[in-house]
Amino acid sequence: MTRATLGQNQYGKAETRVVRVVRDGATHHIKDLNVSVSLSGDMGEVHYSGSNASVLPTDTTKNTVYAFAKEYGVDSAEQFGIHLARHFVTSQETIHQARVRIEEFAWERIEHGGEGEHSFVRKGQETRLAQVTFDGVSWEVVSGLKDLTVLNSTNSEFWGYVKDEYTTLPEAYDRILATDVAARWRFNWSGEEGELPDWQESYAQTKRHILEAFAETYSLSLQQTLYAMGARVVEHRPEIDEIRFSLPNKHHFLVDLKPFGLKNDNEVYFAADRPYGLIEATILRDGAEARIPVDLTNL
Ligand SMILES: O=c1[nH]c(=O)c2[nH]c(=O)[nH]c2[nH]1
Repeated sequence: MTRATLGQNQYGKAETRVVRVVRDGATHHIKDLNVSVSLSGDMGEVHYSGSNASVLPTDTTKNTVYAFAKEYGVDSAEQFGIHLARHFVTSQETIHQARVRIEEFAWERIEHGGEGEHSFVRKGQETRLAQVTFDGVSWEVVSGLKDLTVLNSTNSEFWGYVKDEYTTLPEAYDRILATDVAARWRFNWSGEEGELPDWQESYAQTKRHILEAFAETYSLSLQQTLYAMGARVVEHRPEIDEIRFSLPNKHHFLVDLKPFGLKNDNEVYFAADRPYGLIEATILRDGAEARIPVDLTNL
């Protein structure tokens, strides 16, 4: 009887999303990685007979990523990858090769006038948006942005909420708050050429107010932060009457490192991509009419 032969094979956990926070007093540093581990070695039997005797579980490789983030920190993706690859090959007889691929997401600090250095914006441009409507008589100009990703590594809490028989969420007194800001704002421009807003300056300042309000608000909920961002825009930009936000709550869960004898002092987080909370609201200048559609994807 001919037997089919197993060729090249590898296995591991792909895309472990780990955020490592280093707290140097009020100054925080973050590293944000997507780590994929691929192991190969004596893996004939698991494929041929189903014996798992040579298999280090992929779940373990994920845990190792989190534990090493705590123990060794993340100086660079390369150094972190070296620690991991060496560990798998030297600690397990059945594993002869480890390949660790890492994507690193780059962040920069949000410059602002408030206290603390724990507010970050993802590097790279957000997408700027504009919609102009004219019916021969009146004008409507709505501007906006999407994919402005921001993170506060402290000054965010969430507690005191309604609890029913399905509520399991633990109250949080120091959590990460992160979101991809999508916003649209409506100008009150009447159409008079002499009263044209400076569109470039208006966009730059509105974005600045959104970032500063995010950084400077001590948050008890993403809803409160949303309101603070919108109120700040309406209060500082007289040309804007209305602003609507759609904010995904990009959850960062503290990893339980106790099984590995390690304490997680708000340092190592699992960055979940879905499901996510979705917080949406319009903030209006007093007396202004709401005209931006509820569903921003329709704009
Ligand atoms: O800022 C938050 N607002 C919520 O409404 C909510 N709900 C939840 O589970 N976590 C959070 N966080």
